[in-house]
Amino acid sequence: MMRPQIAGMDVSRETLEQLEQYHRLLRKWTPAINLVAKSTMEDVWDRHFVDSAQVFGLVPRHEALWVDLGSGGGFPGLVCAVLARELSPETRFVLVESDMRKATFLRTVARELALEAEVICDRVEKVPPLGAEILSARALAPLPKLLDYAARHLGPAGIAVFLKGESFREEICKAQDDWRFAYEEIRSQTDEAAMILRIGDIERV
Ligand SMILES: C[S@@+](CC[C@H](N)C(=O)[O-])C[C@H]1O[C@@H](n2cnc3c(N)ncnc32)[C@H](O)[C@@H]1O
Repeated sequence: MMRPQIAGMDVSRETLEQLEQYHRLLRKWTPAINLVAKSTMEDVWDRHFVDSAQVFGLVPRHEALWVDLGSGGGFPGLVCAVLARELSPETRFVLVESDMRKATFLRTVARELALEAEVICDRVEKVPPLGAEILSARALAPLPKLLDYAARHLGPAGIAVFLKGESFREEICKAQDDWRFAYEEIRSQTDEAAMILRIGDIERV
């Protein structure tokens, strides 16, 4: 029997069911809390779940601390935590989200799905350095600010993965005023104008 797929990755039926359970919780909570833009509710699966899942395929699978900044409804961090349960079980997740109601949602999903995910309800810039091996963020801040956050929370040799919209090239130019970094551009599978930036060797100029 064919295994289900998400973002080109084979997953078990159990993982797919977990993602569907998370999807149901998101739909249930969204009228009360703005977890995702209302305009994206019709297409939540592709716009949020598949978009997040593709990030999981771009980082090494091994024992690691993965920190997701400004997680909101859990994108991409919590979707990657669901995938990691099957595909990279030694990876631990920390989700940083300053909005108390969103943090409560994230904790609820993590508990109901029995995920290895801790939620810190605070501002990224106030949380003590986390020493992540993998850092992710989507729709949180322009790249120069994200590099500030990465300098604080990424450990040596860590990799940052940022999902960026069509302004990604200007953001890279602006960031190069203050930072030296190695980066790769990976075209998004869900939005042809978007780019995923995989960044390492971050140093302030
Ligand atoms: C535009 S939303 C994006 C949420 C999610 N990453 C996504 O792509 O759907 C930005 C989220 O970051 C949170 N946030 C903004 N600034 C933050 C900060 N300095 N520290 C922690 N969370 C922050 C907001 O509460 C919000 O949930």
